[in-house]
Amino acid sequence: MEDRIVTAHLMMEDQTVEYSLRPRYLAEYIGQTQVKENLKIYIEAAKLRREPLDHVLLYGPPGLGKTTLSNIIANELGVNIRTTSGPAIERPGDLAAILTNLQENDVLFIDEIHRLHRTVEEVLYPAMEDFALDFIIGKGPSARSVRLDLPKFTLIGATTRAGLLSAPLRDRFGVVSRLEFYTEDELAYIVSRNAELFGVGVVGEASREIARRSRGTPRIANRLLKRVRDHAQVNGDGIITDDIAHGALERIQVDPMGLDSVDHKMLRSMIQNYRGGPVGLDTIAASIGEESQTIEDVYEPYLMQIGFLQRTPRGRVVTPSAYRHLGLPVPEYNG
Ligand SMILES: Nc1ncnc2c1ncn2[C@@H]1O[C@H](COP(=O)(O)OP(=O)(O)OP(=O)(O)O)[C@@H](O)[C@H]1O
Repeated sequence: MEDRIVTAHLMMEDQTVEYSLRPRYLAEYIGQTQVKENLKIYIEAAKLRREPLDHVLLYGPPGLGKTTLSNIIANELGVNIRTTSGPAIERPGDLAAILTNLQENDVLFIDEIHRLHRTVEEVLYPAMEDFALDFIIGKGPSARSVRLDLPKFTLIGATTRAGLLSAPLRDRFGVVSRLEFYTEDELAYIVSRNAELFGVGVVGEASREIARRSRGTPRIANRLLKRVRDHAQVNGDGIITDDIAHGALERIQVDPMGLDSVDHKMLRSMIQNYRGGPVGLDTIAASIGEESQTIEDVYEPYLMQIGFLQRTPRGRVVTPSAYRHLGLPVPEYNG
């Protein structure tokens, strides 16, 4: 795979930096103010009552810090966190094994919870609602249902799109929070803090320049910071100056709005082949050789956030600002 900065997936290098960079307390977690304020109250209340926190669903595009926040929640509650993901739990028995091994009030974090198998999901319903597992013993007329009590726990589910969850599952979460893209100020702060943790100096406007090109996403900000740091060490004296940052970011081919080659290909293909839309998601995906889901989860949310793309009932439409950004004349019919 080509060296991509914008991707939905955690890459090896993300994992090696993760532990040192991950904030551990709510107070260190930048932005997402509303979500944080609410969680702070719910966490305190749960601790006062010595009960598990209500089940929490976190949703939003990849890399916005859902996993990070889940670890913080467990840490603030003073309990263990057990981490898994929807596709990793293959059979109901796998989930039962995880649930029976939890300790009272622990957090179970399920990433990509929308990808749980149906049969596994059904085990979760009584587990979330009554802290119990139901299973059937025997067959035919002698079959009977047996209930096994579980330790009380908090489920934290993370998903890129809450709409992909089945209604019965979604309804069982007491707290549903949407994570938003970060502002440039917030990302600049995260970049400065992480540069400090990396032991690399950032001067002038360099952290802001990195922030601006990080498409509202801390994970991307960290990736860019690492690439720029390499340039600073090889081409400079290890300090990230405005010039070093600018030069490095140009070479990485992330434009000043944070768009990469896939964003460009997608917008240009829509303009050249479909007169800027409306055009359906699958058609766009096929024309640029990407998966529809990657476009929907990773590329489209940011393009919509910055007003370059609109979703209409008839399909996606490129906006005049996107034409201007690409240096193309805005067609009259596009408004
Ligand atoms: N709100 C935040 N404040 C400070 N740093 C953050 C914040 N969110 C993320 N980070 C930083 O960004 C890094 C990358 O985030 P990471 O890739 O771990 O996101 P994530 O939690 O896996 O995202 P998601 O689960 O939403 O895909 C973290 O290790 C941390 O350094």
